[in-house]
Amino acid sequence: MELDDEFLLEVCRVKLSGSSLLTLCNSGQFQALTNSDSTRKVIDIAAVLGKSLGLALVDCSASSGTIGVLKQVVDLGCCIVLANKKPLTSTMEDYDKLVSHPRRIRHESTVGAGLPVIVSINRVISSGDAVHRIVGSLSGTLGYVMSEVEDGKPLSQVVKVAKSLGFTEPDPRDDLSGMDVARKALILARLLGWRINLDSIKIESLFPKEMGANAMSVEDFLDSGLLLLDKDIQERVTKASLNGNVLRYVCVIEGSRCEVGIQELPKDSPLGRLRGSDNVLEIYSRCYNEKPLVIQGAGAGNDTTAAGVLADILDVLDLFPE
Ligand SMILES: NC(=O)C1=CN([C@@H]2O[C@H](COP(=O)(O)OP(=O)(O)OC[C@H]3O[C@@H](n4cnc5c(N)ncnc54)[C@H](OP(=O)(O)O)[C@@H]3O)[C@@H](O)[C@H]2O)C=CC1
Ligand SMILES: N[C@@H](CC=O)C(=O)O
Repeated sequence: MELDDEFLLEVCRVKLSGSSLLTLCNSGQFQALTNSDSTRKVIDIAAVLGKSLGLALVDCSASSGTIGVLKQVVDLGCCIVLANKKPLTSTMEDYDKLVSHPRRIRHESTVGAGLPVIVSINRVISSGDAVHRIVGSLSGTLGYVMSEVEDGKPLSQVVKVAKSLGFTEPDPRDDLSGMDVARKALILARLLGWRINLDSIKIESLFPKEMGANAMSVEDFLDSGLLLLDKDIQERVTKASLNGNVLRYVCVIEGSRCEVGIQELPKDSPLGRLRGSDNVLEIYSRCYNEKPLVIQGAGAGNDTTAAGVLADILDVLDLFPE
């Protein structure tokens, strides 16, 4: 099917209403394929057009279920563009396969949404300048949540707003558990050549296991679970503020240390000054030592993420003759 303006507007309308894209099938114009049918069709098309036309498979889901098809199309010579972090944070074996043709994969939106994080680190590394430390605030959701809670708003309220603004993962617990930031940390660490998995990362969660996905639905978590967290986080914010500090959810990659969690930081530090869904990333290398390379800006949201994905698609198109 051709992605004409009318179809794209319909997609936007469905997404804005918060409905599933599957509702497009109700009109009879569109068809939902089962996983195995859609995989077969994608593979068939990739086998015919992959190498010759520069087919790019774009994964904007939040699913691990796409890893198999992504690996197969890579073998068929296709390009892949990912906003989805899960394929790159699976096993080392999956990762090695997906990045086996570095010029044919782009995943700028997996870290910092539309910010030029991956491309900048790749440029530094490919010039022979080894990166030895990365520190940053890499979650639009947690950045927004921390600065709103600092302003006195309850966590239970601001998480819902973050979801409505398109900052959170489909299940906001992926953000609040620190898992989404850990995935970004893993993507960056692997980019630096670290051969580690998610379980090597120290992760601080903002909620207990009893509120996890196995224990309650997203709706119950948003409606009742979150209310139980309001007091604790407000107390931590107040305690930090008495020391002239603020709380930020920070990612540190350095030496053999890769960890993500809440830190109490001076209000006027680069991370302390962050507001809303902005991300900031400090990259330290031989050339950027005393003064790190700093990347800062909107780190979540539909527009900036979509812009990052579009720029990636246009970038891989350059590999193929017009
Ligand atoms: N939002 C943001 O700011 C950012 C998001 N990302 C990443 O982008 C991805 C999407 O996030 P976001 O757009 O916010 O989430 P959404 O839930 O809004 O979108 C995900 C879409 O993927 C569809 N989908 C899920 N599984 C499949 C599948 N197997 N085949 C086809 N479609 C599928 C869903 O369909 P349905 O409508 O039926 O549920 C849904 O429309 C995530 O991986 C996220 O981490 C990255 C950077 C920033
Ligand atoms: N849920 C993520 C979206 C981008 O990856 C975030 O809040 O940063």
